[in-house]
Order: sequence, then C-alpha cells, then structure tokens
Amino acid sequence: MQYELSQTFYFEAAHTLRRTVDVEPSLRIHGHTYIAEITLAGAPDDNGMVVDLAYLRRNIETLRRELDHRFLDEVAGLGPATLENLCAYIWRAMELVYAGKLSCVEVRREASGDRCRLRR
Ligand SMILES: Nc1nc2c(c(=O)[nH]1)N=C([C@H](O)[C@H](O)COP(=O)(O)OP(=O)(O)OP(=O)(O)O)CN2
Ligand SMILES: [Zn+2]
Repeated sequence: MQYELSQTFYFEAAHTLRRTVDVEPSLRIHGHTYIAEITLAGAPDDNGMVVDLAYLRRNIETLRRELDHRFLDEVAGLGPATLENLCAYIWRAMELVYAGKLSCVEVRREASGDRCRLRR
C-alpha cells in the first residue's frame, strides 16, 4: 500500500521576469505570495509513519529561509523565477533528504490562480 504525505508552506518573495507579453511590468521588481506543497510517498514504518512530519517541517523550514523575503533573481541555482523553476529548486533540495520518497512538488500563487506541479 502506498501512502502520500504532504506538507504545505508559504513564502513571500520578489522577482523580475523577462517575457514576451507584459514586458515592462514584468521587468519591474514585484512580489508574490507563493504556497508550496511537498508530497512524499511510501509505506509506513513500524511507527506507522512514512516520515515523521516533525522532521519534514524542519527540513522545509531550512528551505523556506532560502526563499522567504528574498529577491528571487539573486537566489543561486534558481534561474528565472518561474513557478516551474521554483518547483525544480524545491525538488532538488528535498530530493537530497528524501531521495526515493519524493513524489510531488507543487507551487502556486492563489491570488492569480497559477499553479505548477512537478511529479516523479
Ligand atoms: N509559465 C509561467 N508563466 C508565467 C509565470 C510562471 O511562473 N510560469 N510567471 C509570471 C509572473 O511571475 C507574473 O508576475 C504573473 O504575471 P501575469 O500572469 O501577467 O499576471 P499578473 O501580472 O496579473 O499577476 P499578479 O499576481 O496579479 O500581479 C508570468 N508568466
Ligand atoms: Zn511575477
């Protein structure tokens, strides 16, 4: 039996974006509230847990500090601060800790209804 265990967190950050539409406002520094969700999949251990959520929250907090109240253009390794690249960045960070168990990373902006999911 496969279980999916998720934890959601948010971060607020600024960025610019090079685009072919809305060129000028996108190049201006602006901010978003991002909501991210990390999903781990697997079978429960003898304690009945896929992973202990307390550890997952600790690892997320380390990652959150790299993104919250940051200018995303300056975050090393992120690239253009799109939802796609944020999913990839979070995936790489979580994959280091939860290698075989990481199943999905989602990043969304509720204000505009934008959402991106990266799955194994
Ligand atoms: N494929 C993607 N396209 C776009 C992304 C993205 O992450 N992936 N991101 C953006 C922008 O960050 C942008 O600020 C959102 O712009 P837009 O869709 O034009 O909407 P608003 O400017 O109205 O957004 P507000 O959040 O309401 O300011 C664009 N495209
Ligand atoms: Zn933006």
